[in-house]
Amino acid sequence: MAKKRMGLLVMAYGTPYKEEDLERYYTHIRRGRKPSDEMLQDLRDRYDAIGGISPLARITEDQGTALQDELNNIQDEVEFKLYLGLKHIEPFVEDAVEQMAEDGIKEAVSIVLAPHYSTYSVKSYNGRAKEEADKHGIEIQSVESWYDAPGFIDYWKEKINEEYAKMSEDEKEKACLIVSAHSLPLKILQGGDPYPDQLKKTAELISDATGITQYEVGWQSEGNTPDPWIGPDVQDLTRDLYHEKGYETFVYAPVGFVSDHLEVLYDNDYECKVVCDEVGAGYYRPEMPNTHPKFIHTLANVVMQKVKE
Ligand SMILES: CC1=C(CCC(=O)O)c2cc3nc(cc4[nH]c(cc5[nH]c(cc1n2)c(C)c5CCC(=O)O)c(CCC(=O)O)c4C)C(CCC(=O)O)=C3C
Ligand SMILES: [Fe+2]
Repeated sequence: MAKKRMGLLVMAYGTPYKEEDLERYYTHIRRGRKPSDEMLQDLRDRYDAIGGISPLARITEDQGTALQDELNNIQDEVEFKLYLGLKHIEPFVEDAVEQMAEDGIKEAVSIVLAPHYSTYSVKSYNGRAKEEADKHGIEIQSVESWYDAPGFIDYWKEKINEEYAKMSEDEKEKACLIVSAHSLPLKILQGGDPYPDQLKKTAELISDATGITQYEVGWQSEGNTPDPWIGPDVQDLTRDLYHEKGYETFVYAPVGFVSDHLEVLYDNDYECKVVCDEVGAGYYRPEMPNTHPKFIHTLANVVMQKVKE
């Protein structure tokens, strides 16, 4: 029997490919408003601090390819073909869907490489995909979230345990696990956005799986805008926990992200580390999922569940 052909639309944030892309990328993030020279320089400095450009472009591609291959390995009814669609740089989500149409794809499944659903993030990726798919008569089923997928929790359990295994008993006793995601403007909460509850749930599941009871939920990487953002920010939280609860070791699990990129390599590994150094606390940060087989296998299961619905 011939296999059914399906498009696999993998969506992610996107990153500049080279330095010259920085301004148009930042302008796109700001919905068409050019950043000031000072804002642009500040962003350039952060990319420079992690080596010039982000490894994210390569990692996103590798994740997409690995997911396509895993999906084609674990079942033989459907032949999945990968289309990468990015939020803020080409190939944009719309480009990917248009390419599917050109290739004669009629049915597709989509997943965003971010675990938690928010009206500000996943909803906008899925909305853009659907709008373009409708123009071409493509039927698209979209995964909305996978923050509680057992394999995802198990991945973090394994990596967090690896960090705790490096500590002395004394260090472990005074350690706090900080589970975080990207902050969003506080106003999203007025519409009952599920994002904060989903992060809290991921943290609870990780706590249950690891048996780590000393943990806190935090928010990171808030944007450079005048609005208030969801808190507590991970840096402030670190200082408060050190002074008020006496923790002396911090383990950062940025579970709202899935790759080594600016938000982790700079906001955690540099900014949070600065605070830890300042107060004299230990800094640990488990490895990000990237293309870890357990992680890719989990995403494949999530996609298959959606296809079977
Ligand atoms: C929810 C969310 C995720 C997670 C979900 C998802 O993945 O979708 C995410 C991920 C990412 N965000 C990224 C990069 C940036 N995000 C920015 C700014 C912003 N992000 C926001 C939200 C999110 N962002 C928001 C509300 C703004 C403010 C916009 C404004 O100004 O109104 C800015 C501008 C400068 C600054 O504010 O720092 C940059 C450079 C990179 C790529 C890193 C790399 O290149 O390695 C990644 C994975
Ligand atoms: Fe962002």
